[in-house]
Amino acid sequence: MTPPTPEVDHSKEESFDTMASPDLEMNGTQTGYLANDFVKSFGWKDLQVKVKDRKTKAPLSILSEAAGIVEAGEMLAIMGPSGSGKTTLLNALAHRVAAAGATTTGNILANGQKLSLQLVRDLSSYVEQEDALIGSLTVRETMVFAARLALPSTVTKKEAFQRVDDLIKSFGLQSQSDTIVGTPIKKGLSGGQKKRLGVASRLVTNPKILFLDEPTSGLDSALSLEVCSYIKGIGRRNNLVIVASIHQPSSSTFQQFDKLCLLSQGKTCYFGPVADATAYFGRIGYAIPPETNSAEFFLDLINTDLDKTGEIVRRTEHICEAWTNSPEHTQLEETIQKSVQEPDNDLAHYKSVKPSVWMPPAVLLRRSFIKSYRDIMAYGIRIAMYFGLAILMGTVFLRFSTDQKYIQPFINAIFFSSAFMSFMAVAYVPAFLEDLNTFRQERANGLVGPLSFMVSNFIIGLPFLFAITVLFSVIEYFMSNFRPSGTAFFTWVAWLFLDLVAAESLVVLVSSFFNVFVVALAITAFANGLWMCVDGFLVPMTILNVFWKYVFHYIDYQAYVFQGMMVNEFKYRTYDCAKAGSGYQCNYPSDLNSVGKIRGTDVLSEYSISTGLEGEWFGIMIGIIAGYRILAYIVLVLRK
Ligand SMILES: Nc1ncnc2c1ncn2[C@@H]1O[C@H](COP(=O)(O)OP(=O)(O)OP(=O)(O)O)[C@@H](O)[C@H]1O
Repeated sequence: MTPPTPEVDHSKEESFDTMASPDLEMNGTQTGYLANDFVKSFGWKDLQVKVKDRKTKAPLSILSEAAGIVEAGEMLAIMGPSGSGKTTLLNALAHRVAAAGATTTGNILANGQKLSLQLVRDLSSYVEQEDALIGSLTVRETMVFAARLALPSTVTKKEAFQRVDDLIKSFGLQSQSDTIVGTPIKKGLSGGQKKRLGVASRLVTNPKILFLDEPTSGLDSALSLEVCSYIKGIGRRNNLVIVASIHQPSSSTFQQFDKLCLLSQGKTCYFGPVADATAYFGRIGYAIPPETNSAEFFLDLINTDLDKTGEIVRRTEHICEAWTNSPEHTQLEETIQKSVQEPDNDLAHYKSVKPSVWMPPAVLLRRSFIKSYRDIMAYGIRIAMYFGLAILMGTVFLRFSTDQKYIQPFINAIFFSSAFMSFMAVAYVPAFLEDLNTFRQERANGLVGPLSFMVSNFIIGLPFLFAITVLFSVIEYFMSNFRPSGTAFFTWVAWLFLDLVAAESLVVLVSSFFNVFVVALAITAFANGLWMCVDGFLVPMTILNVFWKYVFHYIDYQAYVFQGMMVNEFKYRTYDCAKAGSGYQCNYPSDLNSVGKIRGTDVLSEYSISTGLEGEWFGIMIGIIAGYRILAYIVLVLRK
């Protein structure tokens, strides 16, 4: 048995100056603070993942009796044909949901001791296949934000910046330090550089164990090799445990790995050193022909998707059985057992220091702010669109007067301003989904919670929505000659601002629920179409079908904006009837008809719009906005 380990406070290890040592250099860069001296081994045994079969609904094992061990400083490749269970195993090891609706059983061990979910989060980082980088941030900003999100306040700003710069250098990104990651409109990093940045940004949190889901996906063989060798270099030098799933690596990429876990249909075909795999397969009757890529050879042996005659299925069964009965398997089990019987550093002694609770919302706010002014997809396109719309409307609804023939066009302009402005909020869907993806991954790594995300998203949107409102109103309001008064103008601005905030909150709610771009877009557009139909303009409230009236009209934010703007325009104004001989021809009945006038309030009566309720409507709008945001928050809380 190893002697009991003295209590280690890892918060103290954070000091860059004390940990840096020349033998931990890479590219002339010191990464000593990354050094892992706590996790000696990471293992698992009897790991099983079961799901309810999609078709038959019967229990189905998609990973069975998996066992393995990776020592500190080693890099493991989980390899297998498509659908063999690589992601399932990786997720199970990282204590994530292994597959939708799956139940995971078995033991996951660090230093021979069972790992809790919290400890896995504290000790590891997970780099997903799809990167969660924010396109409009530079490499350095991405790293700085990752550091600020994760590092405790015991790490000074200077130390955090030092770490960031060292990691940028270690991953060969120093000449791209001020380059943006890249947006659909503006090109930034290459695929390989993005992958390296994704890994570097997860390493800033000092993980002892690093999980990577297909780090080479989408890269050609040269870039795959480059990415893997960077990861391997940093893992070796810092004694990290690295577990990566990998799909069809080239020969040279495959050789970067120390160990191989070969899976087929959720069963283990081999687990052990990459260097021993060729000899092992030769011994069980599958000798590799000379000059063959061994990874490709192993995959072809067990790729049951290619089976036409049943031969590959039989061969795979034989390979799995041979593995279960092999001395290598027995030895693996003994090694795992030994780690359990002779545990290293006691996990109970690991103390992680968290950043303050204010840090995540502050970081998200700052990050979203940069994104919102730099990424034209977020607000730039919408600003341009609303500007164009204001010019369009101002010139179509041009220089109206108080002549009665302009009453209906005034009403149309009010409806169109509120309804169309809300409708165009769908342009926010892609930017929000990008943020949501980043949030999902940061949350899974234990960095950000739904409240921080929701609050920062809400706050950051307000100044931009206000700017859009003012820009639109300054052009449209005065070109169309709405009621000429300062109070009337600012009341109009207030209604339109609330309208845009509500429309954006609807986008946030729908996209949080349906986070697939086309679906979120379609549902938001549908919902806004529905609100448009029942807001009281297309069909006056007196004749609107009771179902639509009582189920939807009263929760329709556009209805309150329409009514508010109508009251703002018509409450204090009178309009002129047309002259007809010696009398007048008036389109709206009013007590002023005899003097050739129409009271604006009589126009409101035609639409069953009351005056004096503006304060109430204002309150309801705030309630609807709060409702959308709270529901979106609940959706995120429930959707772990
Ligand atoms: N509910 C289910 N019913 C039936 N099969 C399921 C269910 N859930 C998952 N599976 C299967 O489990 C297998 C493991 O999936 P996993 O994503 O882990 O494979 P993978 O090796 O990572 O694949 P890829 O390389 O294509 O990403 C797949 O074949 C998948 O179809």
